[in-house]
Amino acid sequence: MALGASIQPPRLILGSASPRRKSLLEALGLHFEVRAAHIDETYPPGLSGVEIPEYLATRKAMALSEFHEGGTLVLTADTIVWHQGKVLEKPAGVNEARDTLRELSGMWHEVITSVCFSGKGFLEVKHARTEVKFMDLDQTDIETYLRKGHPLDKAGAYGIQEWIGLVGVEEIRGSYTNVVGLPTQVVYKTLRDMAGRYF
Ligand SMILES: Cc1cn([C@H]2C[C@H](O)[C@@H](COP(=O)(O)OP(=O)(O)OP(=O)(O)O)O2)c(=O)[nH]c1=O
Repeated sequence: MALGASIQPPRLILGSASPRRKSLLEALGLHFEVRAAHIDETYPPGLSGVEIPEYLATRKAMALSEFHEGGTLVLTADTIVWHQGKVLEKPAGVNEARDTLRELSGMWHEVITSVCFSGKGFLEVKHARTEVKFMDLDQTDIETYLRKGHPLDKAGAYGIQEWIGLVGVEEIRGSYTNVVGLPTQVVYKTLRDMAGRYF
């Protein structure tokens, strides 16, 4: 049996423009189409922690509701970096990325990804949390990453899969793929549970 065959929906749509999510879903052995979900990524001020990526992943699913028909499963996701009771967003520019990396230096923070599985008559949202500890980053470390890395399209202004992750991340507790943007363990288990129920 082909890798991924036991959890393969008849039609799977990845509602994401993230190349990391695409390659992780491919690594699971799944066949899918990509349709980016365009939403403005704002959320009500009262939301906190996991409620934020849950809300945004669900909004991304609703933006693709035209695909909610029999035999089709739409997968959308949202990742946030949560530190000391607030979200560290995708930075608006290099200065904000620098501030974020200074804030994360030497500290533990949490990465939360919510994944929304939706289709005709169903919508389920799951999440994974990973704790990440950064070493003390000095000015040279931060400036090197800002110049050579890709901090701007990433929650928390870093990619664990890049140089900064190789040198700066001392310890992680939880799923690595969750930090990259798609908790593959959650995707696998949820599709395994849904197979036969929804597709
Ligand atoms: C913390 C961290 C985040 N990220 C990425 C994962 C997500 O792609 C991004 C967070 O932004 P998201 O809004 O979750 O996703 P996105 O805008 O890239 O894609 P889409 O909304 O179309 O699905 O940050 C990494 O690649 N590595 C990391 O270490």
